[in-house]
Amino acid sequence: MQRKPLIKLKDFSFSYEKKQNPILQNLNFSIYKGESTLLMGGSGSGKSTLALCLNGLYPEAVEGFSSGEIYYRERNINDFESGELNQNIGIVFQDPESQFCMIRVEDELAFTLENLSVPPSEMRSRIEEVLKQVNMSEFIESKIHELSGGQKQKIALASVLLMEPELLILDEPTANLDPLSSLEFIELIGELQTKIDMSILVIEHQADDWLPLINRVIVLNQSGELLEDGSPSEIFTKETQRLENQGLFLPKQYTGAPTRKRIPSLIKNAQPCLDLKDVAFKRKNKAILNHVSFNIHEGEFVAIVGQNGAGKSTLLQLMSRLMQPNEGEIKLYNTPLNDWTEKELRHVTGFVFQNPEHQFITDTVYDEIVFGMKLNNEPDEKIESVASNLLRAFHLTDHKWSNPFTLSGGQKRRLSVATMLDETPGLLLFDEPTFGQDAQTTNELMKIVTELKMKGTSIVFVTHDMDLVDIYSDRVIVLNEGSLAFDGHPDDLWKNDELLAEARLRKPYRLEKAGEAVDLVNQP
Ligand SMILES: Nc1ncnc2c1ncn2[C@@H]1O[C@H](COP(=O)(O)OP(=O)(O)OP(=O)(O)O)[C@@H](O)[C@H]1O
Ligand SMILES: Nc1ncnc2c1ncn2[C@@H]1O[C@H](COP(=O)(O)OP(=O)(O)OP(=O)(O)O)[C@@H](O)[C@H]1O
Repeated sequence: MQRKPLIKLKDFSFSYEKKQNPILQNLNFSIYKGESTLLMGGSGSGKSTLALCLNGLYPEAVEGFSSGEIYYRERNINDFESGELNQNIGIVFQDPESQFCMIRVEDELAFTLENLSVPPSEMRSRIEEVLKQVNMSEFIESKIHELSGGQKQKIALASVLLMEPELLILDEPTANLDPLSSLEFIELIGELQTKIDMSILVIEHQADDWLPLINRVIVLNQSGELLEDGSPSEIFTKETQRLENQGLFLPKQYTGAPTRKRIPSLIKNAQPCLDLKDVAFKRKNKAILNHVSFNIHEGEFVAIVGQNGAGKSTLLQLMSRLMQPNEGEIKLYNTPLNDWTEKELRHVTGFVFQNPEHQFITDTVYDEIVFGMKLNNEPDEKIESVASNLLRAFHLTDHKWSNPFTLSGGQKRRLSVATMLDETPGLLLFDEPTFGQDAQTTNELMKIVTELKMKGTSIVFVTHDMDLVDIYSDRVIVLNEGSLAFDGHPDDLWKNDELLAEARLRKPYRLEKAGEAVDLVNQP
């Protein structure tokens, strides 16, 4: 007997504007019950757009244009009542903030249960159970906007888990999770699949941890066409060149660990650029940072790592003077941070926010990039040449006149980094700058960062990607529950199993898989 598909796409195309080339072109494929599909494609290839078309939110929500059909259980998705499809096809958006309707965690989850007609008497226990699953029990009363990035992502996941959908679409669901939470989440999805017979479609650039669950891989090319469709072993062994041409990450299981490119440190005789002494910060009487002290030298690349909610983003905001510590002092080039004029401070430092959207202030990509230069009355010629170089380097030239809010997740992230590089700053503070990037754009971004470091810029890099820490950082700082738990060379951190477990970190791939430390010679 022929299997009936859960989802079927027939000659499906989609564009955001009538005259535009389609973002998705002529897609024909089906998804069957029990399948766990990995959807891959370079940044901007249309993966998130496809996810939002599959659950019927698009084209209506963006007034886009589609042709061809999508069927859910042989019924055209246009024939579903609003909200009806959502209960069968759950989606966790790339940006969890766009998903919430309520202010408090409990109300948000109760809202989901209300839509599923769960009786009020059962709600509290269901909510407590799901929060336990995502390790967020203590935040049941919290306001969502007061959570850290990773904590928000866990609440978005909890909300969808409550729905127990037939197909769960996950758009880079672990991008903001700390390394152990990310693994635990994938395990949880695996358990849920056995329990409720749920199919999944995962969009993820770095797919290693998902491989045990995945039995099919679909790849889109840059024109939004279907490039590959097959089993992981077929796609990742036979089609590797085609994937690499699209700039994609191949799972490390197939390629081996990435090469270490640590650039020799230039910091031997350098000055401290930033100096933190006994910095403490509280919110509503809750200590978020406890007497943190360290310094950063000119030309040094320092990674800051730690579990969700450890205080990493808070620390960066204090370092960029977006917030003030309650105690302690921060000096930039030996001058207290508070003595710098706003103009000078923004001239010598750059800050890339965790959520790129919080950073955008103009209506076009171009204006966003030239904003700082115009403010500084730079000559037009310089503005034009710097802007066109940055647009090219960050693959945004085709989007020069796009509204920043309509970019793909990866494009938004690249724009937020590009806007900080119109000058060569003395200090760059990055909050997870590489999340959502494909292999090509990650490598290019890291090349730019490395070149800045070679020119003497100090780089502070908050990340959950232990391979990046291993490959690029001179030093790593571990924050654990607001305290500095480690400050030293990454190789010494990788030897400290106890601390890694306590701070919910993992070793880089080369050590996690090899099981033992290899002393690599630093490569120039
Ligand atoms: N506006 C706020 N009001 C109250 N508490 C907050 C606020 N913003 C953050 N917090 C709390 O401060 C703590 C540290 O948050 P922070 O965003 O610095 O963590 P993080 O280490 O960057 O986490 P992540 O890896 O999840 O991004 C968290 O427990 C968070 O809930
Ligand atoms: N609301 C919108 N209006 C106009 N264009 C859009 C809109 N949303 C996305 N786009 C464009 O559609 C293309 C595909 O975007 P999409 O977010 O689907 O890509 P993606 O493959 O998920 O990328 P990433 O890996 O960077 O998240 C991009 O070029 C993007 O600029």
